[in-house]
Amino acid sequence: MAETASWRLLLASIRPHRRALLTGGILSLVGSLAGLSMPFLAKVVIDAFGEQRSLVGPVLGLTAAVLVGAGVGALGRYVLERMGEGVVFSARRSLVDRMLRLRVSEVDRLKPGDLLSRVTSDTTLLRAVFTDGVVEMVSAAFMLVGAAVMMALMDGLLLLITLAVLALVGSLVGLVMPRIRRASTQAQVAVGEMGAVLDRVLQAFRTVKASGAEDREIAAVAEAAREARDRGIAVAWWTSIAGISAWVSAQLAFVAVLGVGGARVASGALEVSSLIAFLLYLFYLVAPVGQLIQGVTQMQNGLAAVKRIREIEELPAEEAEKADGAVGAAPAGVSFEGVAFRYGDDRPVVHHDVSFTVPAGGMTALVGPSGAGKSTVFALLERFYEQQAGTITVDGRDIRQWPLGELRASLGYVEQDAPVLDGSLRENLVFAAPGVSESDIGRVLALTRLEDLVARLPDGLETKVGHRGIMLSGGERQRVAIARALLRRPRLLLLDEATSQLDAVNELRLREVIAEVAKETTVLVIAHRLSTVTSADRIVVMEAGRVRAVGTHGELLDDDDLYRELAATQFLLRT
Ligand SMILES: Nc1ncnc2c1ncn2[C@@H]1O[C@H](COP(=O)(O)OP(=O)(O)OP(=O)(O)O)[C@@H](O)[C@H]1O
Repeated sequence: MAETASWRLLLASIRPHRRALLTGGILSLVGSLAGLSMPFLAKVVIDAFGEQRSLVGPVLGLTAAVLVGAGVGALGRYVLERMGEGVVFSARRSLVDRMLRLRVSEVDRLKPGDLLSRVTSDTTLLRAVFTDGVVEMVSAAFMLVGAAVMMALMDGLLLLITLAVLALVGSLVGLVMPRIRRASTQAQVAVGEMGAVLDRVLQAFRTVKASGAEDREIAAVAEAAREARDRGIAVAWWTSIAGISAWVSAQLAFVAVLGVGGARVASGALEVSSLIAFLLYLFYLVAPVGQLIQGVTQMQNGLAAVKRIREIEELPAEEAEKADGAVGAAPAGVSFEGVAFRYGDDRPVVHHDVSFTVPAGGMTALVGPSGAGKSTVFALLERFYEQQAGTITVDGRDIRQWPLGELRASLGYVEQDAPVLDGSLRENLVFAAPGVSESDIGRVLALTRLEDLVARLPDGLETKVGHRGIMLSGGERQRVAIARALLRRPRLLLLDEATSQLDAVNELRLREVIAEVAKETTVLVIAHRLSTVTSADRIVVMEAGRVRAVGTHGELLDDDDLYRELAATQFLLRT
């Protein structure tokens, strides 16, 4: 069943290239046909020699067959290789397209390094399916049939002997192929695993070094590499078994044909030139049989790759609903009404019953102990996950009724670790809104107090910030992330404050930034700082997946025990 689906996918990927496949296939066939005529032309040369006729015509014919065969064959090969590149290109594009549209909940379960290897390495195997696979197999099969017809014309009995030997090779190869496919899949899985371990190391390079874990991580990568090697060796082993059995069979057939054919020549039933031509055809068969085996092996590799590509293509993706431009600009309010949520059926409940309302405009702080479910509120608002019960509205409208693109365009989202992407500062700023004007950038830079930074950087906005913004400080990264979100002109800014303490200057700047942004739009901030909670218009206190209290800093200090405790410890209350 799964195999049929893999085949279907494989065939679907050639459909757009069928003309190239046909052209390349026909050229290759013509090339093979020219090759096929050679033993026959050799026979004509020998006969002409024996009958002392002029050799010019037959030799010219033979030369022409060699040249045409080589030229047309090479052209066919080029057309097919080109097509193979085209297949790999489309597979990569569609895989990347699918990957970026996958639901967050699906990507949570995958390893980035493994995903990477599916795009880069598995797709490469598809090329060989068409160049060394399908076409070689078709042309080899054609040559086999052609050679068999020519042999039948020479001598039926000898052909029967040859066919019996070929049937033997066929069944041996049939036994070996599933093993090749299995080993090939395992080799690709191991390469994926290698990518996953490497990715883990590179994501936490400093921690790996600081933990003195280099040797263990090297061993883990080496283990996956060893697995890939072992599986690769298994593929090579089974391929050579198939190859050697073809070769031995050809020798057996040769001996048998020579013996029987010799006797038939002696008895006068067969001409010597026919026996020579027959033997040439027999040797001629070795190449297509080898090609056939090579082709079937490549198909096995390709099917294994298609299976891994299909695993990604079958994962649920988000509906591709783009914002249609008219997103609106007015600050939007938010409400949670009896929301219940867990990250997976086998996961503990994160939100038991979350209800709160945030009016449009101003700043609302979400506070609560670690693990209370605050960041999950943001993830649900962005529709990275879907709640199991209850209703969430933005601007009075159920978020499930919003086109996804429009919803996300209305929200500005700043993650806790404020990722800054590799590239220039400008690229980072305009990431969410590529078309913004210079004056908008200038305004947001002033608002987020980033003008000093830009003035200090050697190339200003064009300065490269390095992988994950390594050239910037934690506070700068966070303000860059806020600026990026603001340039999208969100109707609601979701800001997950960094838990690590910023220095006094950065903290002051952040407070000023939030206060100014809150004048323009609604700000919902997960607060870890006293300065943030005291300046909030209202505070929602969460505990263990429920909203426990709502009020201002003063009210909550008076009325809520947990808040008082949080204020005294988490916010480092200095009173
Ligand atoms: N992607 C995820 N998959 C599975 N479980 C998750 C995921 N993200 C969070 N959780 C779990 O959900 C619970 C709530 O997490 P959440 O991040 O919402 O808490 P929080 O209140 O924001 O905590 P903190 O202040 O420490 O960031 C935690 O127990 C966490 O382990």
